[in-house]
Amino acid sequence: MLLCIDCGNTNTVFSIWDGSSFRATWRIATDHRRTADEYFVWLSSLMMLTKVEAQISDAIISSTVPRVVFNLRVLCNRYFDCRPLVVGKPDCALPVAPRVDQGTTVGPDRLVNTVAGFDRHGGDLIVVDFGTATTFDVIDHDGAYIGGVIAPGVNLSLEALHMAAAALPHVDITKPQAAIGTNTVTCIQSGVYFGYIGLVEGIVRQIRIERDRPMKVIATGGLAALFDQGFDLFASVEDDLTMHGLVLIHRFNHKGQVA
Ligand SMILES: Nc1ncnc2c1ncn2[C@@H]1O[C@H](COP(=O)(O)OP(=O)(O)OP(=O)(O)O)[C@@H](O)[C@H]1O
Ligand SMILES: CC(C)(CO)[C@@H](O)C(=O)NCCC(=O)O
Ligand SMILES: [K+]
Repeated sequence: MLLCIDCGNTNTVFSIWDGSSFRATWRIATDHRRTADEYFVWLSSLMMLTKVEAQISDAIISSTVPRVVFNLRVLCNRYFDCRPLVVGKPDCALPVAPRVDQGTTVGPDRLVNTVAGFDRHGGDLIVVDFGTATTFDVIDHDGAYIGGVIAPGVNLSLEALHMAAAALPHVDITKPQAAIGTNTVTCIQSGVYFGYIGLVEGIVRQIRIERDRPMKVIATGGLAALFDQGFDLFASVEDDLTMHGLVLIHRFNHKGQVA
């Protein structure tokens, strides 16, 4: 079975792919100090608790935090006796090379979303990912990542208001009843929620102007569904997009094809 690890700046998600479906998915806060032994104690106790029988034979890692990769590699080597593929490293092939400025590195999560989005929807696609940052990945007709947008994430925006303004509390995101907030909390929620709707609509409109063909828009990440409610921003919302991409990239490196 394949262990897929998606390490973001806030959370790291582990999923086990048995060849036809995901057996289990577990989430832990990203912390570069976590050792391979700590990961394993946590993983193995979850496997026992949820009664998941998994013989891990392969692993693939996407990490937006470079320094956690070392300990994740040690985890795979020491406890699962396998050498993980690491997206973005030279020995991890991608079906289509990104077309970006010379010398720039594309976030591995964006490369993975590109592969997954293209597999499910074909090209001329925009993938919006609501993570620590909100990213827009623009995918050309042939499946190449050709650039996109990085905007501050929803929780980061809320946190920034709280940190910078003495009288503003920490607030969780929710869809407000109205744009006109009648207390501090609903005012902040309105600012971030409707601000975000405008951000997504505005960026998608601008990208479409810059492209000479129709572009489909899909979304992933924990908060995607919340922003899709009532606004019809996305053709679909796919929570498993990144994990699906990891499975495809692993298959591509072992069999030379994604399908
Ligand atoms: N309805 C909701 N209200 C508030 N928070 C939510 C809601 N649904 C999901 N979340 C939060 O969204 C986050 C899941 O998003 P996701 O895993 O895509 O990104 P992340 O882990 O925050 O960022 P990264 O991948 O960059 O580490 C979780 O932190 C979860 O608590
Ligand atoms: C933008 C984030 C933080 C989103 O997770 C990640 O993809 C990243 O660190 N990217 C590197 C820069 C880039 O993608 O252009
Ligand atoms: K993510």
